[in-house]
Amino acid sequence: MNNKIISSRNNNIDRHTIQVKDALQRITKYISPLPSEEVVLEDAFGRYLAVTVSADHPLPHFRRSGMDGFSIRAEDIRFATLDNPVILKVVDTIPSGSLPSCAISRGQASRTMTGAMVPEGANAVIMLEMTQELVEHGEPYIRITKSIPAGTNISDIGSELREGELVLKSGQKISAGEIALLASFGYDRVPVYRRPKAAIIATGSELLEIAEPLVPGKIRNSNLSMLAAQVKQYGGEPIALGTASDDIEEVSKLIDEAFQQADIVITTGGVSVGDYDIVSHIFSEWKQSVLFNKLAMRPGSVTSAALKDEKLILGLSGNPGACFVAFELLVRPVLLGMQGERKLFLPECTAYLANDFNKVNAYTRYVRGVCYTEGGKLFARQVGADQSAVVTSIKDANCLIVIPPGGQGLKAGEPISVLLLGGVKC
Ligand SMILES: Nc1nc2c(c(=O)[nH]1)N[C@H]1C(S)=C(S)[C@@H](COP(=O)(O)OP(=O)(O)OC[C@H]3O[C@@H](n4cnc5c(N)ncnc54)[C@H](O)[C@@H]3O)O[C@H]1N2
Ligand code: MOO
Ligand SMILES: [Mg+2]
Repeated sequence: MNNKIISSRNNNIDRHTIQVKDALQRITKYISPLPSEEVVLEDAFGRYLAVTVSADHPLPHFRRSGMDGFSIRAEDIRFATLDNPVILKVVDTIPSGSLPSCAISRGQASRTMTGAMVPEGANAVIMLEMTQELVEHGEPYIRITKSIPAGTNISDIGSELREGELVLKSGQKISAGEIALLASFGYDRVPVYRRPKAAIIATGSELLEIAEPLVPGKIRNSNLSMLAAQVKQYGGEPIALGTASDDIEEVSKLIDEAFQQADIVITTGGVSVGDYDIVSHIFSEWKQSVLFNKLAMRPGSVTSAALKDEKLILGLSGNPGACFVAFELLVRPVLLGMQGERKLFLPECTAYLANDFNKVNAYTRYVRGVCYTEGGKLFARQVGADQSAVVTSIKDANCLIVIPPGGQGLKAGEPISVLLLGGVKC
């Protein structure tokens, strides 16, 4: 291993601090959806639709009964009461999936099952339970003692969607509801955006492989697997290129390999000012293509980004907390944008602080927190220790509490902005 001391060069690197929103603006300029591919409907779950779907037929496409009952003409039973029952002749039975064999006319009813086509002439379906069945001279009749308005229990043609109406927009994430619509409109195969391939490189001479026994001074590489999980969570395909020691040549070679295989490259570690923080050094060599190398945020202030061969590379901190947070804020939007998603940023809402924040910072803090409801209000409290190096609190966080810079700190009960993690919605 060749750990050259590069401190003088690293300390000389010109770092210009920018705000997170500016960093996002710089990054998002370079995000565009990847080409699409076709998958079978079952595999479309969690993917992003690559076409806009319009209704090529009305939904429903025939007048459907919403109940097991009798198709009738509402005007025939308009004056039906207990004292003045109306008798209708049953002229047909219509199971769902079958067609009515005749229209109905005045004084007639057709036995119609849920989902079956309502015959011509009928304008309402009265539930079985609201009728009494009779047989007179071998012929079936029903007795009705209550009126129902026209339209009752009938789903009209196009009542959900008219022909030509928008069903789903391109870029829509496909969940159960979208699957149901795609199936309804005959999509057994679905065009979806290709999953972004994200190469991940962990740097650090102190890193052990997960299966290796602990030795003094070394730690297991947890960021590589954590980042791979985050990539998967947002629809990407992780390519874990492994662990490199703090060696410029070794890491540069891995980065080149990463660009050949992936749509985006993520590194972790070595982006600060330390003697062996060689990723900062590698970024500094790229000069113009560097989008930023310092952010006004904690954790993750050292996060860097560059554009190489029209692909983005993000250099995340080695500290697990900082690495996790910077991914959620800066890498997640890239992965989503590459899949055609329009809402790139973490959903934001307002919650009441559940604990004081006395530690004021010059940078915006993104504190790992838990959002919960109590008495119909949304609260957010810090989870565990929030330092960049802390790994244990990541698993408990379902939000990032945004603490603005400066001021006198914040008191419990104050409204505060929170960014929701892991698909939490409010
Ligand atoms: N003099 C200064 N020192 C530091 C500054 C600073 O501004 N001036 N910034 C601090 C901040 S803030 C952060 S964050 C870290 C960033 O460090 P690096 O991105 O250079 O990361 P490393 O030095 O490689 O590692 C930091 C820390 O994280 C552990 N680590 C690294 N990789 C992994 C991994 N794959 N899995 C688990 N843990 C990992 C590593 O052992 C270190 O403990 O710099 C501060 N220093
Ligand atoms: O830059 Mo560090 O990530 O604030 O802790
Ligand atoms: Mg370092």
